[in-house]
Amino acid sequence: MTAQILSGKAIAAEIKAELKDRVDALGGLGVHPKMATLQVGDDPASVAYVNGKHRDAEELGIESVRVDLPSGASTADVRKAIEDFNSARDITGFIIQLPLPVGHNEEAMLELMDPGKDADGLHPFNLGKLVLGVSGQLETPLPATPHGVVQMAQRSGIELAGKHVAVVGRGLTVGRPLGLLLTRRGVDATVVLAHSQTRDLVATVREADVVVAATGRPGLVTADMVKPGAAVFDVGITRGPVGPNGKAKLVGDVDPGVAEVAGYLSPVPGGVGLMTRVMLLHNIVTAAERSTR
Ligand SMILES: Nc1nc(=O)c2c([nH]1)NC[C@@H]1CN(c3ccc(C(=O)N[C@@H](CCC(=O)O)C(=O)O)cc3)C=[N+]21
Repeated sequence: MTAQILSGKAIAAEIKAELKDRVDALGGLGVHPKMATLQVGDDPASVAYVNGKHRDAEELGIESVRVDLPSGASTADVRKAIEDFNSARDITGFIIQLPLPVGHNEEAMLELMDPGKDADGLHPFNLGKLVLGVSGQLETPLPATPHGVVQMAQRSGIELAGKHVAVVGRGLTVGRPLGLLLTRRGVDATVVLAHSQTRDLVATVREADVVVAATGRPGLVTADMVKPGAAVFDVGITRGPVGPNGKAKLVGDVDPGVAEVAGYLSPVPGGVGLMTRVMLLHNIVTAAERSTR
């Protein structure tokens, strides 16, 4: 058996088309959503992702601005940039690209954001709403990567309700919020949130109908850990050494051998990363729509 490869590109394109219609409708009301990004330092991976976010925004006719601070920027500089975004009337939503260089308190910086402009869904208020919101429509932005994984599954016809999902990784941006999202009413998955201290990771993951790997450890999930036919979402993205073409190879958390066992597999690149970007734009468009009500 060889896994069906899930195309992040195709699914993101489908969502972009829907968002484009919503942006056009907003334009008819004289509302023009605008995205902003804050990046501190010049980590090449961050530069590549932030560039991608601006390209996507442009494609949808969403204006965007970027503030890039040098790696030596002080906490006061970062705070000032966030406060400027908060008070700018024309900015609908923004992201603080993570990780911030060492020395900055990420949690404190995320907390400075206006939660209504949080395009990543990572402000403690919005995470709190996710904890509280077991059912019904959430009026707050969802964390972009977890939302992207759920959309990718749903739009690929991968059933989640009643299924056993193993989320490997307990990080703030993916694992922890994904566990909450997957167990909401309407999604209805049963979740095991595994991590580096999980005793028998092989047996734990092998029970799962759906596996989400979000550890940043290349090749951590191997074929022997995957139940035949399971759907495997690879959220890991690690840059390998720069190759002869001058580009770094991107590697996921999932070993290529998994393709021989899994029923579905999201690739790296071309998988969840593209979903993250589009769900961030979803949060911006939704915030702009909210401002019209
Ligand atoms: N505040 C914040 N929000 C984030 O959403 C956030 C973050 N910080 N820090 C880092 C991670 C990582 N992340 C990715 C986004 C796009 C791709 C992506 O577009 N990947 C392409 C390839 C891009 C490339 O070539 O580098 C793909 O997988 O096909 C990957 C990873 C967002 N993150």
